[in-house]
Amino acid sequence: MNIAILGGGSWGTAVARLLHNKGHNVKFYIRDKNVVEDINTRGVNSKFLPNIDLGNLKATSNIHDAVKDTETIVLGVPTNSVRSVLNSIKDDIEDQIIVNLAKGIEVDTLERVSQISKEILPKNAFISLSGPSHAEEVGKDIPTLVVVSSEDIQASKKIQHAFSTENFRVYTNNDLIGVEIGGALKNIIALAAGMSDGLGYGDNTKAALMTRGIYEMSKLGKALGADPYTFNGLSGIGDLIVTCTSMHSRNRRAGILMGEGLSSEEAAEKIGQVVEGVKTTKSAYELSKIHNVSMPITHKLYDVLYNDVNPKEAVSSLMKREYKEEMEEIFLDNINL
Ligand SMILES: NC(=O)C1=CN([C@@H]2O[C@H](COP(=O)(O)OP(=O)(O)OC[C@H]3O[C@@H](n4cnc5c(N)ncnc54)[C@H](O)[C@@H]3O)[C@@H](O)[C@H]2O)C=CC1
Ligand SMILES: O=C(CO)COP(=O)(O)O
Repeated sequence: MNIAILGGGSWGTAVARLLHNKGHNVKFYIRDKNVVEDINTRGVNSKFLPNIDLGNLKATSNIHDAVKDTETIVLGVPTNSVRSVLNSIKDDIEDQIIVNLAKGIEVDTLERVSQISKEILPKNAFISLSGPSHAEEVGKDIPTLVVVSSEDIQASKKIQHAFSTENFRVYTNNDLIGVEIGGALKNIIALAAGMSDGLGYGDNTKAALMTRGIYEMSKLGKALGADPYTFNGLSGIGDLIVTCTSMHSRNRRAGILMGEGLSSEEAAEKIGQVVEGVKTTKSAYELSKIHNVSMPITHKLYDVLYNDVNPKEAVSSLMKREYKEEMEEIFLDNINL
């Protein structure tokens, strides 16, 4: 298959390597010319995915050349760059399948990436690829499971077959909203879990954040039209576990730095890569208000990120909330098990 990958950060690079090694004809667009040169002359992306041999994979800084004569276009840029990237290639597009790797909700519009794609490229099939998949491990061919989701089931199956390898197993799931929301919202909880680690709290606290976090994620997902059961899967609890516990996670690491006293700007600067949870916290906060969904962890994290509330105070005020039943009846009544 002729496949364009747009975006040469850690995840775009790991997926480009995977597809290239599988034998696809990969055209790899990277905006930063130094990264292009690094890959083309030294076979490595030292800035974003160091110590991973990329073999004879080649990159280009010309986005129009990259998308020409392809059947599939993979978006490897952050959520809030997807719109400008799609607009820049709109006139080059034919009937390619769009596969999105980004996990977030656009902060200015509160849209999922599938909605952005539908606005700009209404005729192209859109796939979301999500699940527990740190680039650093996929780059080493460590066994990994992900899920692809689309309104176009045939397109999902095509991508499942095209992307699967003996170490990268791809499932399909027809709940596009659930898969996108799971991938986006787990970054919020990972930031909070990292903050808890940075504050010196323990495993109990993190398990609590993860458990109450997946509940919050499922509730907003359901309000947006997702099947709550999707949050039990790879793009829900699976991705939440890996992101809250792994030192590969940019969101968790940023949270640790904030728990240790850095501002979100200082933490993001130190990470040097996109920390999607920062903007997605704002998006989810707004969506929860529109849909009247109680999301206490998200709201407290929003206060830490945008209202200068101290992380320790945020945890303390979560602990002092009014006493409650574990599950809201309205959620249990409608869950589709
Ligand atoms: N890193 C990982 O292990 C995984 C990341 N993701 C998701 O993939 C997306 C990308 O993440 P990373 O690769 O980690 O980010 P990154 O920060 O390593 O790389 C982002 C890349 O996009 C480029 N970029 C940004 N705006 C651009 C634009 N307008 N035009 C062209 N290039 C642009 C940057 O220059 C950079 O090369 C995020 O949404 C993340 O949540 C999903 C699964 C795993
Ligand atoms: O989504 C990811 C792993 O599945 C990557 O998470 P981070 O962006 O926090 O590194």
